[in-house]
Amino acid sequence: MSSSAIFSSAMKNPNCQRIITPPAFGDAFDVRLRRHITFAKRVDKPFSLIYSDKYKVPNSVCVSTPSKLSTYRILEPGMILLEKYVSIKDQIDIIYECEKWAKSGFFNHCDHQNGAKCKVMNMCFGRNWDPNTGFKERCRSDGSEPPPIPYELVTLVKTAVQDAQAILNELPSMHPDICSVNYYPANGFLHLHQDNDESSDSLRRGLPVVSISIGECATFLYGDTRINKKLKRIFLYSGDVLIFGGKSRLIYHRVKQIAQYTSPVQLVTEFGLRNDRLSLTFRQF
Ligand SMILES: O=C(O)CCC(=O)C(=O)O
Ligand SMILES: [Fe+2]
Repeated sequence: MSSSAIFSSAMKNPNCQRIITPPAFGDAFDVRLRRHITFAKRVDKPFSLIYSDKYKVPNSVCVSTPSKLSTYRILEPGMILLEKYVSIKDQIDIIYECEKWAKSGFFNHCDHQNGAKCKVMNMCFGRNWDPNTGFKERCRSDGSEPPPIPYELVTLVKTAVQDAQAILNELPSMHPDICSVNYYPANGFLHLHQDNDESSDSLRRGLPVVSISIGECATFLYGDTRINKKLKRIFLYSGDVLIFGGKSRLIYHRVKQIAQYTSPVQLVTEFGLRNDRLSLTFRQF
């Protein structure tokens, strides 16, 4: 099933709550302060992923044109890149979803994440992340819950894993219950780290990490070593889905840099996405 079909079918499903409405601005600001007081060093004002002069709400959020699984690259055992897997329409839906939370102040400036230095803004669906406790269902300081992962994104991720399993049969299935959204400015980066804050059971079973890239192209380095010059390099373009599980579940990886002016023209000129990058990383706790 293509990712586009997922959004279309989600629209037809009356039980599907695609749009999760962030609280009104005043409430969100309070919630944000309480929620993230132990999370980030700095708490920032609401911001926008989109140039406001170009921004317009899409007429129909859930409708998208069909796309097909075009090309893929097997990178390592259990690690695969599905190139341009997510259609432009679906990327716009995802930006639109994240934009609502950004505007409601749910993103935080981080300079440390998963034990790695970084220059990104971050928010989580499904579980909160705290540097002291890792992923928790509720915020340590006030017990508040993060927003749930939108239904269509869960479906998109599970379908991407199924498509990957048809190519890499050693890849386990997974049901995402964490989605970490990173917003990288033009000079953003994420230093070398492993994704190892999930449960020991999830790590032991090698349940895959799935990341969706949107916007500017990222230079992504990875390998089974911390030695920088031994790392391999790939470029993650808008719409690409990177999956690493099984034997590659604990690979070291980093986002070295963002290449400017590489976003699809439809996202920038028609939708007004800033010249920055968004990544959504899904895991099963
Ligand atoms: O932005 C990316 O592509 C990777 C993000 C990542 O590694 C993480 O959030 O742990
Ligand atoms: Fe990571």
